[in-house]
Amino acid sequence: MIKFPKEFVWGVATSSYQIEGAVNEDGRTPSIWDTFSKTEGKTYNGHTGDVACDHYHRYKEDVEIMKEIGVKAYRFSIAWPRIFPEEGKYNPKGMDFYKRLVDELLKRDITPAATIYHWDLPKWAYDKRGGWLNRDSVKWYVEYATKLFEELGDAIPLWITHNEPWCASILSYGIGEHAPGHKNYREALIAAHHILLSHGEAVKAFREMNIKGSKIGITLNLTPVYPASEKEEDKLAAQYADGFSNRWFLDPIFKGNYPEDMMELYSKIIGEFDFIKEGDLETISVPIDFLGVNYYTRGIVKYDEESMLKAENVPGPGKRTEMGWEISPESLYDLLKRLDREYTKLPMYITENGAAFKDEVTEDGRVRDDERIEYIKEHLKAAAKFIEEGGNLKGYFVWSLMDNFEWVHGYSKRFGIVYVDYETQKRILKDSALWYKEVILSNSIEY
Ligand SMILES: CO[C@H](O)c1c[n+]2c([nH]1)[C@H](O)[C@@H](O)[C@H](O)[C@H]2CO
Repeated sequence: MIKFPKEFVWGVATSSYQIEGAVNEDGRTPSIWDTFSKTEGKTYNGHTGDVACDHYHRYKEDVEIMKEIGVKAYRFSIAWPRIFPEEGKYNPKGMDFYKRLVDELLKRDITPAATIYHWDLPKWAYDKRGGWLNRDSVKWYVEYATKLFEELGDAIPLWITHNEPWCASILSYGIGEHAPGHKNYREALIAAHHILLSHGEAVKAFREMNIKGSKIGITLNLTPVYPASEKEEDKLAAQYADGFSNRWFLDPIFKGNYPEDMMELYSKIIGEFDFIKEGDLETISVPIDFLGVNYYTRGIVKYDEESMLKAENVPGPGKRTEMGWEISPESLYDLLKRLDREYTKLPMYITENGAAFKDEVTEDGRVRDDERIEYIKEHLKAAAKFIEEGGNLKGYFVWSLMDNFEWVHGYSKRFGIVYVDYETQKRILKDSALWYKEVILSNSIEY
């Protein structure tokens, strides 16, 4: 049995576009994901977040479910297009939804953890010269974040400026898999820079407002990368893949500079870094209160002369989830140790960890998701080992509370510990929810 620290935060996580639905309600206007998901061929079977889990209307039921499971904290995201449906036009009705949600959480002693941006950029922002490509996006974002701090500030103890800047920039403007679906690496780095800059400016605004009892941080998706062999060229491939996935975001935030090796590599591809202005890195690296870590899997690479990063993925030997991601709990331990050693002694939260498996409701109405229980248990063991060695890990949020819109995969991939029947919107606690309830109650895991 492994006991967790007394105040360890047991949470669950979701995001606005993935669960809320009600995309035209109370003044909300389209986000880039509304338009992207409605674009032919972009999502599985043309799935969209139009209805999703209908959480906008069912939030009381969903908070009740969280109470039943016993979660101590709930990480959700706020939909920017509900708060500012048009540039400069605040929509109190949109804010009221989040006030109602936070009230329900606080009534049940569930700590709200709010992500300010989880990819649903308002379409009006994108229509103004490409959203995050426009340096004005920093100003638009700070106006949005400041209004949230004014209206919800001290009711939310944990504020997360951004969810996964890597996905919101590289995956979205460079690789093209996510909205807005651009495939231009220079654009990806410009978007990444403006997202990081908006993070720093929002932290500065948060500090000036002196919001009692609340903390602010950022959530990064981090993927430990291992060389396929001890060959020097494979180690170089791993260095570049690590820079691509991790250091390009960790270094500016915690070291106040972009990594030299990646600047050199990228300069051959994108030319001048003329979008980086005097003082930007000082802003990006303003001190934060915690780091959110989203961990799912690791990468293994071998040298590939032809590829931009000189790296080619090599499949790992471990079992895989429905997403095809190798299950590697020990890599979570390696990641946390590295962050502690090379980047920060600040409190960390695992703000997302979870897995998609083939879930089905059996005759008796149960969902026997033993693989998900195993996945979460093994990653909690890795987390516990880090804590035992003095690691400053303060909490763990399962991705996800409930099955939801899994971006390009639509509703075909289920990550929830609560099953959602999308025909009826019925929620069913999977065995993993019942197991997680026991973990929280005992503040420990049996193995
Ligand atoms: C490599 O996985 C990424 O870090 C990642 C995985 N996930 C995420 N980021 C996003 O934050 C969530 O919105 C996804 O639903 C979730 C599951 O795919």
